[in-house]
Amino acid sequence: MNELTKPLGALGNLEEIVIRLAGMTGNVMPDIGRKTMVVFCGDHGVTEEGVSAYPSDVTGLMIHNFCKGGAAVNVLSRRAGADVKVVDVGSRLKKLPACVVDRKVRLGTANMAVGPAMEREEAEEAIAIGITIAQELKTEGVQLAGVGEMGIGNTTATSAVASALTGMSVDKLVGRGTGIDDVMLRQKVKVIRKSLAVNQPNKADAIDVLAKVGGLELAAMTGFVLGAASVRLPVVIDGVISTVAAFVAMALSSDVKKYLFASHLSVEPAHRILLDQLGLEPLIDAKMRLGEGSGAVLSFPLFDSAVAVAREMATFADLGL
Ligand SMILES: O=C(O)c1ccc[n+]([C@@H]2O[C@H](COP(=O)([O-])O)[C@@H](O)[C@H]2O)c1
Ligand SMILES: Cc1cc2nc[nH]c2cc1C
Repeated sequence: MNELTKPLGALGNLEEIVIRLAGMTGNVMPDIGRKTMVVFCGDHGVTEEGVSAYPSDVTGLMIHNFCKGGAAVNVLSRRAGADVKVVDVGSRLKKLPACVVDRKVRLGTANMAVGPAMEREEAEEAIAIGITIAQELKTEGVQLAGVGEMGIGNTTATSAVASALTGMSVDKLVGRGTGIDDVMLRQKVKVIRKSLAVNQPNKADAIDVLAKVGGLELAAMTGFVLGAASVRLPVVIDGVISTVAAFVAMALSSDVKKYLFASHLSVEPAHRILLDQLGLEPLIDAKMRLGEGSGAVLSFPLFDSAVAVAREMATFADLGL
């Protein structure tokens, strides 16, 4: 990067992308021609408490939409030249459309405001699924992966996990998710506090936190981040939900950080806090709060541009300097 015809460091984050990709892959001229966006799906029992602007059924409707190619993540992935892989680990859909990789652990979590969201074994199963999916992508020749999710109610679980692991108060972390009003926001804070009080997740045991106040797609994304690091596959995280999953993965094995890129900064307040604690800098701030991997895949063209710069720019030596 220092030999290219530009002032030292002048391409900023693009330079860091190339340098980090080279480190992750062991290839000084990284190749990211094959890109896949993985969308993990799950439902949340806590939606019974009235914490989302949309009903739980929207998770299943969006799964169908992903298969038809009509969701934002499909559109942006086509632009970016990336494949989309939809993995169901816990939606309430009983019959899945053909495009979905069926790895369902159970039909949605239980309501964490009255007891644990799931059993520890179920969280472990979802983590193992995520690990396997990442390792399979690597075997198939994928060179850059994005990780995103779909699950009505999952910003409630995300704030609960973030509060349990960071020790920060719920009102500093909680956001409006799909777009709730002030009355619902107060209810959401109450429900998260109640869930933490009822379940008493053990901060020192990240899997206990995931099982008690997390979600199936969160656990699968945690596994995905772990699995990707294990095979040196670079992973681009999306919004606040995939970021909390990466945070859990970091708690399990701090080495995963070396294989992570932050794509964008979500509007959700917990996102900035978690990214800062992870030491990751988002590339884009487009005031997005969609999820489903949309921000991650939006950043893919920046990765392509960064690699093209490294491959195609002239050096000072080329100019005879
Ligand atoms: O990515 C984000 O930061 C993000 C922020 C707010 C909402 N979402 C998406 O909206 C859903 C969760 O919102 P909610 O209000 O149902 O908890 C879930 O499907 C996420 O993909 C995603
Ligand atoms: C329509 C809709 C699409 C989504 N994509 C990710 N989360 C979502 C939530 C809703 C409500």
